[in-house]
Amino acid sequence: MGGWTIGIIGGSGLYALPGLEEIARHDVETPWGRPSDAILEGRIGTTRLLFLPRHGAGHRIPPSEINARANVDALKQLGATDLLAISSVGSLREELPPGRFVVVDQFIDRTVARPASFFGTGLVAHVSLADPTCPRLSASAAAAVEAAGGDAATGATYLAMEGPQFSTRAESLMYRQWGADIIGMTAMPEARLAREAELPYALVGMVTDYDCWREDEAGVVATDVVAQMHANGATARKLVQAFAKALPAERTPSPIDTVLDHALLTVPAARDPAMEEKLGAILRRLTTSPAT
Ligand SMILES: CSC[C@H]1O[C@H](OP(=O)(O)O)[C@H](O)[C@@H]1O
Ligand SMILES: Nc1ncnc2[nH]cnc12
Repeated sequence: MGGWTIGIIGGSGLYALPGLEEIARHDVETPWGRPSDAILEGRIGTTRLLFLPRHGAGHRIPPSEINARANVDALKQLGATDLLAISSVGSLREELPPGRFVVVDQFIDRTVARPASFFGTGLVAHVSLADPTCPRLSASAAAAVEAAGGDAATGATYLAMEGPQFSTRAESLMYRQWGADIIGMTAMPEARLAREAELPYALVGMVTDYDCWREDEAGVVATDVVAQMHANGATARKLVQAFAKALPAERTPSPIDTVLDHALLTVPAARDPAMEEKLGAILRRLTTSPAT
């Protein structure tokens, strides 16, 4: 058993973590390219944190161009044990008004233009995504929202859309019929890649708007979303503090830590060495013999 290193992936409105006692700033190169920004390493209590704003400082990178493989790989390289992602989301439910915090447990993925796996020809893997988020981390995240003075809904389904335009009314109504509760543009393929990287993943959505399914209401206006984002931001920063402080000093293993044990299909003799090298950080647990 060791300690926790929590990778915090900050979304729209969360580009820095004031209050984080900064230890280092890492400019990481990965075989998939560069992550969205430098990763800040800090500590809250006994918890080591790695903070990465997924749109880059100043919100430079649109959803479809976020290099999620580089982001997850870089956090893995720096020793992340778990990922807590934070996102601004639209609401598809009357009972989830702007200002509400929502802990996600399922996804419907409608993204179409993003590399969604670390694996490929030369090394094939199929991980389970039946339960794409980590229950332990999600429960801690919900408790942290409450500790930060927010109101957390749990068990939500997040519809990931390609964007960058917001949905049409017909799409928004259809997503409601599908059972989605909130909508955003960034959690996929991030959550898929976290699972492939054996990183337990939790996502807290901060509701900024009602999308466009309500009759007699105007569509989503990005600048209105930004105003609500700022209103949510203070609670988001407090929730990160509360989350980190509440973790026990020791991290007991999660079943997600070892999902690749049952997922790699390509037999060792048929593996492409170049692919194995590219997957260095992702496969490190399997290729490093335990210390004697
Ligand atoms: C500013 S509204 C649209 C933008 O906000 C969300 O991003 P994130 O999940 O990183 O907070 C949404 O997915 C869009 O990218
Ligand atoms: N209505 C919406 N649709 C997609 N992404 C969002 N992010 C915040 N609000 C959103």
